[in-house]
Amino acid sequence: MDISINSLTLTQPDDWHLHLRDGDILRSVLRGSVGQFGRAIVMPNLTPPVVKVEQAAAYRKRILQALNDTAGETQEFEPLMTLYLTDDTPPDEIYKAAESGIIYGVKLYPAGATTNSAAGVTDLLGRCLSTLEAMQKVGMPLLMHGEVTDPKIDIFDREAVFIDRVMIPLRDALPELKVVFEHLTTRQGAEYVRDAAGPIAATITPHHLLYNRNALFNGGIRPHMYCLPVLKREIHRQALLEAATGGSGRFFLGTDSAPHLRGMKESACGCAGCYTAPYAMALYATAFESVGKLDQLEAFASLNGPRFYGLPVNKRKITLERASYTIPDALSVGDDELVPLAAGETLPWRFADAAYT
Ligand SMILES: NC(=O)N[C@@H](CC(=O)O)C(=O)O
Ligand SMILES: [Zn+2]
Ligand SMILES: [Zn+2]
Repeated sequence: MDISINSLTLTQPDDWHLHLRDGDILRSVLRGSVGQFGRAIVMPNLTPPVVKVEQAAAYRKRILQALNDTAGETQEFEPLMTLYLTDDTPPDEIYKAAESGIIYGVKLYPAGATTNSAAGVTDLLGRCLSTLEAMQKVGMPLLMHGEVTDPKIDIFDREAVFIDRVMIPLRDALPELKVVFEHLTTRQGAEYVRDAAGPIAATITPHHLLYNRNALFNGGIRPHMYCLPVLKREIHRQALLEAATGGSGRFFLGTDSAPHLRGMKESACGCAGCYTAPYAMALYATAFESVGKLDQLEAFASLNGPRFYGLPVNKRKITLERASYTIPDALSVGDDELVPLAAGETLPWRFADAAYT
């Protein structure tokens, strides 16, 4: 990594948690990731969800077609596909996934926990044990949306309670299963991942590094700051920053970029998800610099993820420039709009690349 006052050059990063969606919106949002990121773990929570290897293969083709149509051949980008775990995913689908060469993880959405999770899992060990055993056997990572869905549990406590109710029993039963605690948001989560035995890692989003829950109510209700797991108190943001910048190989970049059209966010019942991908590296650099840890950015963004997934590090480099840059108020998508995270805010860093506008 090469850090100077005016620029920052690092191994091209990967995004280990990305929602690309499908259809027209896929074409628009893909451009925000390509160039910046070499690869991305593509989330399977489409409607209908990607539950079978054939569906993942077809979705991958649509992504590659969109890439070809929009970015052209010059931009290389590899979508790493995932399957959506259900109560009825058979172990055979895991063996198929392992043989496919295109599936890199299986995603747990506790039923009802988040966007498009209705088909998710109702009882992980009760319903999925043989499938999880197959995953452990073939080394297929389980990517977990780590929140309980019990309505009696306060929404700000759902991640911490998930550790005791789901994560620990799961990992006691299957100690060799590779697990990614996705979009970590709490001090309890950071400490658990840091200290636990066995193969575990976590992704951290730019928004959970930069904002606490006050941002949701800053002068009025702010739907574009709403995602799940919801932003937490400042002590949790501090703990996440410490985890991301502290040199542990267990924490790596996952934007959880989750675009929803403006009208779906600015609504009486707005969707959860922050659109972060197009400005992700500038956002992460801003967060790392805020604690004087820019020198840790490359490990977090470009090295730790490939090591956990057993993949090579990217060969290309990217450069961020120190140039104050104001994130646009909105980005057009056909006749509609997406409002990016931090719209209207000025960042001290910019990733200037052809596919990035
Ligand atoms: N993070 C979110 O708030 N939303 C994601 C789903 C998810 O990652 O939980 C989405 O698909 O919109
Ligand atoms: Zn999630
Ligand atoms: Zn997500």
